[in-house]
Amino acid sequence: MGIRLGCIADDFTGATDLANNLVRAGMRVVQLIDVPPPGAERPVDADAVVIALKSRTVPAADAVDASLRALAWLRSAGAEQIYFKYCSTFDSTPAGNIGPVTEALMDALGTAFTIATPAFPDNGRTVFKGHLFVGDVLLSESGMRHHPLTPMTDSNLVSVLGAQTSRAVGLIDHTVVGRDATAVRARIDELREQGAGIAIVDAVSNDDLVRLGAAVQGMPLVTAGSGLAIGLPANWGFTPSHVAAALPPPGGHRAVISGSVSAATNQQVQEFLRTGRPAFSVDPLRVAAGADVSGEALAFAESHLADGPVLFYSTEAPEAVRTVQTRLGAAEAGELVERTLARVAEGLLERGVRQLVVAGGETSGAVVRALGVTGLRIGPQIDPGVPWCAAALPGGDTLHITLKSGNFGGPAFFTDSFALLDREVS
Ligand SMILES: Nc1ncnc2c1ncn2[C@@H]1O[C@H](COP(=O)(O)OP(=O)(O)OP(=O)(O)O)[C@@H](O)[C@H]1O
Ligand SMILES: O=C(O)[C@@H](O)C(=O)CO
Repeated sequence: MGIRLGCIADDFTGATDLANNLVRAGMRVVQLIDVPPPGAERPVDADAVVIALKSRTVPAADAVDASLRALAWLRSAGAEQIYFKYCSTFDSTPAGNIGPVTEALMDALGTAFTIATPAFPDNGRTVFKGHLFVGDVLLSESGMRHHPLTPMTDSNLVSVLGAQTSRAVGLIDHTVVGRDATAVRARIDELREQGAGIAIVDAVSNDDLVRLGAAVQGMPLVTAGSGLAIGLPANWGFTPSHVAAALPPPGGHRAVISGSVSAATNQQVQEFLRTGRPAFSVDPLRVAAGADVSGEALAFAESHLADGPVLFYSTEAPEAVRTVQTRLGAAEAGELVERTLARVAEGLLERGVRQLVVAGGETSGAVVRALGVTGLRIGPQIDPGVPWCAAALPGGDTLHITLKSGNFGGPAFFTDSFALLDREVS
């Protein structure tokens, strides 16, 4: 039998976030890193597949191209419904990529209507009257207004998405979603008659998402953050079960690699350092000056892995990051740090690490690609949006890995994650 749900995620940590919510609602999920090359073996033993792309901030034409290739793969694997996953803060520019990718998927699927909602109440993202809130503030008043690549200065998602697409964008508001699936379907019919092609949907609670999930049963394409995933598996009769999150038992040494510079990750690094555990700071300026920082990090690993987890981090407060970016250029600094951390990850694997926490979306992308990981089986949740995963390594061993979005996870994430693995998977 083919897969039920085929998902296209616009970044790597976002993909595991989505997969996590599907697993918690009872689906067995495999996440693929990039679109498999032609002829690659298809996963047969999963209810949903999430293809993780890095398409959030690339030029719109490239994002469309990658998403269409992912769609073709998922359809050939039997997917009955397609889910385009973007960020719960709707990260995009006026040129895209959420609008252009949505339109291209609609055209390819021959469908005239879809919905859009980044709501993820468990992580404080709610949509009310079409406006996105991050915690207690509007998106435009949150830290996202300063994002270097996708500054979000308008909280009205009807106008944000309207600027990215030629299709008319309507709204299904909370008075409708708060009722039942029948009311949502009636509103969809009304919007279609009025000529809308996409509807932003309000959701302020998980109950709203469950009702919305039921209403979009059979819709060829849905677009959302990860929140909608809690309401979809029931459409195929799946119910929450520990079996869906089962992973093989972990082994080997433990390490954390953090290249995220978000506020939440800074707090997690500080908390780890406070416990006095072994930690190695990766200084981009020393790397740029030619020092063998990855070699030093691996020497440090050799003397401390037995007392792990060991942390390797470039995470710094915003002022320190700005200083580095001014000296090296933001993109150059990012690439240099990602290359260094990816090399450290490779060396850690050679030295027996088999349980790895990675913090930061870009950092996660660099690390999983360097390790040759092509697929992840999704396991139990550590914190909302972040599950443990298992990857088959090229040599045949299993690596337990978690990819943490910068903004996710509690302060003690870097130690709590291993405690959870001991408790729930061993
Ligand atoms: N000390 C540093 N100075 C300059 N750049 C850094 C430093 N540390 C990390 N970086 C770069 O900053 C970027 C951080 O992006 P990444 O996506 O990994 O984390 P994030 O933006 O905090 O998290 P997310 O995208 O999941 O929200 C990476 O390109 C990383 O290499
Ligand atoms: O939706 C979110 O907030 C995350 O899954 C994500 O995409 C962060 O990059």
